[in-house]
Amino acid sequence: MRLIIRDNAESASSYVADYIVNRIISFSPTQDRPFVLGLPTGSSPLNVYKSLVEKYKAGLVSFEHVITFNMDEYISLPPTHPQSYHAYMHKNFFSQINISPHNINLFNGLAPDLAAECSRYESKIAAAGGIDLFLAGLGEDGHLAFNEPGSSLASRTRVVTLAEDTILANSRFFDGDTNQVPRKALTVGVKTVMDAKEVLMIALGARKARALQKCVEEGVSCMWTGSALQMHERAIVICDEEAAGELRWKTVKYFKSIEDHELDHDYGVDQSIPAGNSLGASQTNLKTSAGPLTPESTPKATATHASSSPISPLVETAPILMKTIVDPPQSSVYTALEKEILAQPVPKSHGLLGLLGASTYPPPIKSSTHNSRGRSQSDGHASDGDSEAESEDIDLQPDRMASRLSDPAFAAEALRRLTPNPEERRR
Ligand SMILES: O=P(O)(O)OC[C@H]1O[C@](O)(CO)[C@@H](O)[C@@H]1O
Repeated sequence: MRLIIRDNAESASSYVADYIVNRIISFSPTQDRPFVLGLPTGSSPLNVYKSLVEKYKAGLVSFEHVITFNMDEYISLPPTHPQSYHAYMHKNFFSQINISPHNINLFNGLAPDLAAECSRYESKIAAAGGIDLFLAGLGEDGHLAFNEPGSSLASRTRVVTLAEDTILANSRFFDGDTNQVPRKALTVGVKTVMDAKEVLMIALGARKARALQKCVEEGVSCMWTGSALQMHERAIVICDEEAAGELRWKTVKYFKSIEDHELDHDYGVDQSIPAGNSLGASQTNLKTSAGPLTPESTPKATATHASSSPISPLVETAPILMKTIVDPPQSSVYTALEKEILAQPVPKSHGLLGLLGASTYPPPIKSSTHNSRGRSQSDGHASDGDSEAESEDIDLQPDRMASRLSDPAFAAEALRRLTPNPEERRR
């Protein structure tokens, strides 16, 4: 699974739209070989649809040979109801692009035989050759489509009862009245989504932070069905900084580091996936091969990192103990490259570091140490009681991941923190 973090909802949405357009273009769909796209509703994909419509109107993409399958629909709402997913999709997307009505697939929430409607849907997906790319949102309770906590990870298309959390969250679309929100829905199953050749999941805003943390950093669980994507060979989660707010620093740092183009070049491994706001830029980076996206599942990447890097990006140990650096950038603790990075101006608040409170995160520690580069340190800051930090000499050094971060300001922020030298501590 890859995690793409963007500064805000707009750039995250733009990334997703670029990605979808690139996939359609590189697939070169025809009538006999259409591109099959799975789609969500809700607030998260709104800007994605807006951007896709703009790209269509600019002549950058055609949906003529694209077949769509929506992931869910309320039971009992007529398609004409403004909050039905039928109405949502036509208003925000289908009515503004050149998709054939025959290629649009939505659940019939009024079907007299709902079980038959579910079988029909699964059969139609299969008849279309399966879903090439499934775009999904993430519920506040971690749901993937309407697969609420407790849904089997092997579930397929079926009738579900919405969880109270979802009813509450979605009541914002029903004048804030939970009584108006349908209690039941039709949804593709977790396994239906997992069967797609590729899955993108977009999570925006602080409301999604807890669910995103559970789905990305904790175990695969039916209680957070979005976590199933950890088991997908080609899954990308795209979020904004607010949604990333509950992630660990080392998680953020690791996934940001993968995006460093220099890293890709250094190791001769293309880890890049479409990025950037312009279609041109995305096309340059487009990875069209069917291989896995993750470095973990790319033997060559793993082996090369391990053999030629002083520190494997795959073994990014958490910077458990850190200390805000007090030395001037010209201090001898820095390498030439680090000094170059530090020479760059650093904005007061930059991206996630700003969000996390760069000057206070992680909390300063109390230490009086002497490091292997011959520099005594004593900062006098109080710690919250990390006895190890206080009782032993710690070799602190600039964060070694810093020089791998492509964004100079981000790298400089990282460099300004000292982290323990793991080799030194093992002696
Ligand atoms: O984007 P929202 O409105 O927070 O909803 C989250 C997700 O829940 C659903 O409404 C239910 O599947 C999705 O369509 C959506 O992506």
